[in-house]
Amino acid sequence: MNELKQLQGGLVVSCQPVENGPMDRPDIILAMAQAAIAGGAVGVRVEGADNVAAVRAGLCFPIIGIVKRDLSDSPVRITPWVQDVVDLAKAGADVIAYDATDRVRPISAAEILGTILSHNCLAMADCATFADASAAATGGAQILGSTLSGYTAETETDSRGPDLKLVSDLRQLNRFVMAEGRYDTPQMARMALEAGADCVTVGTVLTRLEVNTAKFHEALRTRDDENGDTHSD
Ligand SMILES: CC(=O)N[C@H](C=O)[C@@H](O)[C@H](O)[C@H](O)COP(=O)(O)O
Repeated sequence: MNELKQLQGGLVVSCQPVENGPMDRPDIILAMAQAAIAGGAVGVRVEGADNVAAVRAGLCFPIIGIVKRDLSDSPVRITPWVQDVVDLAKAGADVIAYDATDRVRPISAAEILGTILSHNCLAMADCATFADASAAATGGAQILGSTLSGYTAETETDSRGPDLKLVSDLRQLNRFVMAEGRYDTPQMARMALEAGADCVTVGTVLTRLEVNTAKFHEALRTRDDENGDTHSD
């Protein structure tokens, strides 16, 4: 597929600002996506059909679309409904990513995957484990991502480091491998390619200003605490 060729060996920037924050607007997300491409990214990951439509209107690079929902009866957040797939396809996503974990969910992963493929989009399985990826590959997913490693009960971790082991394991499945999740430095992104990834997706460290600012703020504040400074004025 042409999009896979475009993504090969490159960087995807996940343009998901902090939800309901000041940057969570379609025009700003388009600007983020354009800035990412200007910096050398080969594609973007975008949440929400309206945001995908806004980015599609201004960008001719591959878009990986998702919808995130907080469901009351399932931990699955990424593209849980068939209608989400339909909306993302209509909005112009080239690739649709979905939660491919084996957890309680309203619609089976197989049905979501089948709907993506029937809309002529590429399917990206957001996986937590090798078993998730193996099932997705059997079902026809073209892209296997390590996205959810560290975010399920089975794989929960305190480490902020990425799961390079899963990336190298995914190679065995002979599909396009997307390293995603906690690639916070250029060196780590490079290590993902060396571990066998075809492409790397980076989000928070590039597009969540509040999260990164808070880290600087915290470092300065704790220094004040260590020195006993109060700054009360
Ligand atoms: C677990 C989950 O819901 N991940 C989401 C998937 O779309 C995003 O919140 C992440 O930002 C994205 O995967 C990129 O990862 P990082 O922000 O670590 O570079």
